[in-house]
Amino acid sequence: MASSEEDGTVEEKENNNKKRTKSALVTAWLTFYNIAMTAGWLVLAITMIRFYILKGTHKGLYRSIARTLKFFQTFALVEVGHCAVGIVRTSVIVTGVQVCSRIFMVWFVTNSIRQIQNEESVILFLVVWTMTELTRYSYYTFNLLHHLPFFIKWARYNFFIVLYPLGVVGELLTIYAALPFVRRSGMYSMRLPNKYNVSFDYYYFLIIVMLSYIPLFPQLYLHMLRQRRRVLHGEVIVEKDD
Ligand SMILES: CCCCCCCCCCCCC[C@@H](O)CC(=O)SCCNC(=O)CCNC(=O)[C@H](O)C(C)(C)COP(=O)(O)OP(=O)(O)OC[C@H]1O[C@@H](n2cnc3c(N)ncnc32)[C@H](O)[C@@H]1OP(=O)(O)O
Repeated sequence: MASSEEDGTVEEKENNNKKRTKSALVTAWLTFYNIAMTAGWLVLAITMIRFYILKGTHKGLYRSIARTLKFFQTFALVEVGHCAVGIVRTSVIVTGVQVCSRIFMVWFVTNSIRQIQNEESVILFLVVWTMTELTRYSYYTFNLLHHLPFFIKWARYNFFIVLYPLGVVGELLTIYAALPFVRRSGMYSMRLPNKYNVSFDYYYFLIIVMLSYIPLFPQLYLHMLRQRRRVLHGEVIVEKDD
């Protein structure tokens, strides 16, 4: 009896040690990830400001940041993994839609269609994304380090009220500006007849993407409003599982 109790205690201690090591590793990884992402978006912010001060125009700005933007925005896919393995308390679906729509905007719209890269709408969503991500990643970092300045917490859960709709306007206007070029060039499209017997029209696909903002964006926005009430006003929110 005594030996089985002892065994239980040893097992419990081992389990607790494993949990502590795992949680220390997770915290270390998340801290590293969030610092790296804050640094990345800070580099983007500084490059954009420098470009504008030196050139006095937004023309060519996208080209000057394209590589860094593609790298850091694509790297954000890791966040979907964080949710999937359960190391952050966030919905895989909400994060997946948010990250994938951004990656789509970067790679399959802005980067693929040179003619739209100097549109004002591109600058609009770039500035909005940068402000959002600087706030968001510094919030996570300071939170993990248990030294969260109130201003950062306030900014994380208030800026989005204005920035989210502005970002959506920038993205939608950019896709809209892309439509004539996509139609003329027939890019990413497959017309029949072809050896796969499949037809795909990227022009109509982009229109469907634009329309999909109507049901999806309100859900993301409402999610953030709920997070705001939970964090800033201490409300207990019961969210449905994925
Ligand atoms: C293939 C074709 C695709 C076509 C798709 C068409 C889509 C159409 C609709 C899409 C519209 C998107 C438009 C968008 O791109 C525009 C913009 O982004 S504009 C800029 C403004 N944007 C924002 O403000 C974004 C706000 N949204 C979000 O932040 C998110 O929805 C999300 C990134 C998912 C974060 O939400 P989350 O639920 O995670 O909220 P919290 O930040 O409160 O976090 C909850 C808890 O998890 C902890 N956490 C999360 N991540 C981390 C991390 N990296 N490190 C450490 N901890 C983390 C966080 O601390 C919270 O913990 P706790 O509950 O303990 O406080």
